[in-house]
Amino acid sequence: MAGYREATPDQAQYLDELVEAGLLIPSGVPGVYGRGTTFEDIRTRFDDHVSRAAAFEGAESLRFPPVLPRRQLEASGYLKSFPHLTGVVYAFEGSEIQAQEQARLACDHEDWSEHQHMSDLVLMPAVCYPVYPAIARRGPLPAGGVIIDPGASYAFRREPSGDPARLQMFHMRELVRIAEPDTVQAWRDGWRDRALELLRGLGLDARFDVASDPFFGRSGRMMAASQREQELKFEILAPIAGPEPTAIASFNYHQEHFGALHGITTATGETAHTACLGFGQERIVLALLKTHGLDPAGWPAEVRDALWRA
Ligand SMILES: Nc1ncnc2c1ncn2[C@@H]1O[C@H](COP(=O)(O)OP(=O)(O)OP(=O)(O)O)[C@@H](O)[C@H]1O
Ligand SMILES: [Zn+2]
Repeated sequence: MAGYREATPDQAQYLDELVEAGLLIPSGVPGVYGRGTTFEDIRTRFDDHVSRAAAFEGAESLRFPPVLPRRQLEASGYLKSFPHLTGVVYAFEGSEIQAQEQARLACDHEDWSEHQHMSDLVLMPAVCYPVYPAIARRGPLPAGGVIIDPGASYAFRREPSGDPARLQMFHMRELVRIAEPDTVQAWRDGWRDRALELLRGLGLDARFDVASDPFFGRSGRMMAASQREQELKFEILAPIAGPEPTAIASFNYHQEHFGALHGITTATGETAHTACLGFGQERIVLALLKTHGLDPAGWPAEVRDALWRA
């Protein structure tokens, strides 16, 4: 399979244990799993944890489906940076005879792609994307800008792997700040510290580091270097499986990229800056299970209290 990344032996073993315990349910496609009751309980409890913190700072809750208008992705430059991760929705547009031909080819597991046409939808690459046009539609921002809580939703990234922490479809829990540059940067730095505290409070051996996105190709390496140099992206890392700790949350400062793209202006008429943070929920659950054991009944009392308190 193109782009398939082999698991390390400990990642493969961890995946086996998770499946054996009913925490993950394999689909036959790497990076696509169902989740058992216990896994989902931990994930949603963690989500509540973040929702409480977001509500406390007055974030406005908005929700969007996990598909994006193709035109928005085209305009965003995503295909230049991440052509390898993009998932596009295709659909049948043809005659009855072509439908029969398509069905025959499909039944034989042969190539039926000639009958499929690109639709006006792509799969959601990151949960903050629909927030920017939604806020732009409202006109200039109120003084002080906005904090938006788009909740936890599915994101798709075409990166098949045998590592249970590298999924093709996973939940990203985002929060978005749109305002003047200073406000946005202070918010991102503040949340980086709060998130670290929150994750350490759950007993995770978490640390943060300057990071870069997995930009494609040679020009991508230059983009990644510049992103690091300007400290536009931070990640919180924690041990799951494999030789290195895994990124379980990210904090991105987009400067005026999304503000300029969608025409978002501040109360005083300048182009707004934006930042987002994204918790990788499945990775956080996997880190908790790895750290405290596969049965939450045996987890330390303070971790249970933090997650399962009313
Ligand atoms: N393939 C994957 N499988 C599981 N979790 C992932 C995967 N890719 C990313 N994540 C999780 O999602 C979090 C957010 O991802 P990322 O930083 O790429 O998105 P983002 O910064 O919100 O995107 P953008 O900058 O485009 O808004 C990561 O910290 C990680 O925990
Ligand atoms: Zn984002």
